[in-house]
Amino acid sequence: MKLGRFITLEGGEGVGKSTNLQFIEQILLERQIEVVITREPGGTELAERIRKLLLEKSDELITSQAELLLMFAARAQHIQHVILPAMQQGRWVLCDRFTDATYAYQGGGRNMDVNMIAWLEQLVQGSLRPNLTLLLDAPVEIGMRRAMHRGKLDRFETEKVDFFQRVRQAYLERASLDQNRYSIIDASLPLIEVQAQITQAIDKLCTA
Ligand SMILES: Nc1ncnc2c1ncn2[C@@H]1O[C@H](COP(=O)(O)OP(=O)(O)O)[C@@H](O)[C@H]1O
Ligand SMILES: Cc1cn([C@H]2C[C@H](O)[C@@H](COP(=O)(O)OP(=O)(O)O)O2)c(=O)[nH]c1=O
Repeated sequence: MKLGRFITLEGGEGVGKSTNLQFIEQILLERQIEVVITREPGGTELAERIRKLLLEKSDELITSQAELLLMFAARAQHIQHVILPAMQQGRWVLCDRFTDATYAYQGGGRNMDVNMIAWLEQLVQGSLRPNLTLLLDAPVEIGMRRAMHRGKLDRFETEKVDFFQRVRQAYLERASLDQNRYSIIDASLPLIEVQAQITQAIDKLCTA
């Protein structure tokens, strides 16, 4: 059985990840590709419980180290119980955020040591890396304005603009290192144009 492919969707707050998830599913289905849609942090029962711990606001300050380890704890469950089994059955996996978010939020946003993240990545993922990462990129102000309409803010969404500027920079730096894996999508454009760019990137992967 041919191994399924692994696509991740990344970007800051409000850039349109949720909006485009169903669209990508549709494109893949039209090309007769079976796809499993999932997200991080989350994707299994335990990982979703960890997600709740990470996103809810609490009186006890969550240290950056605890945050980083919880992200990878959830990821370990997700990879073993959802991502790898699906790929081994030949299905494609489309994941709303993955380890690039750790490099961007914990590495860029929280200024954590990138070597430490790389070490945990190796421990938890071995050689597993996405085949394609769609990075939806837009100026922070645009994303925040769009996200504001969603109502109650989670623990990350209450961070200051500086934090999100660092997140954006870290994403862009990573994407510039590997133009084969990353496709940077200009998410400030109207949805129809964003989706045309996404379709092009998916088609390239389908024919690769
Ligand atoms: N290209 C776009 N142009 C204008 N509005 C958009 C665009 N993409 C998404 N939106 C809107 O922005 C808001 C946030 O999008 P969402 O998909 O929830 O972002 P994310 O999941 O990345 O946080 C939603 O109201 C959505 O309809
Ligand atoms: C996967 C991952 C997410 N996160 C953060 C980014 C988001 O703020 C949050 C998950 O929320 P999510 O609902 O995916 O994001 P959005 O609000 O853009 O729809 O977790 C990290 O800090 N590190 C990670 O490794």
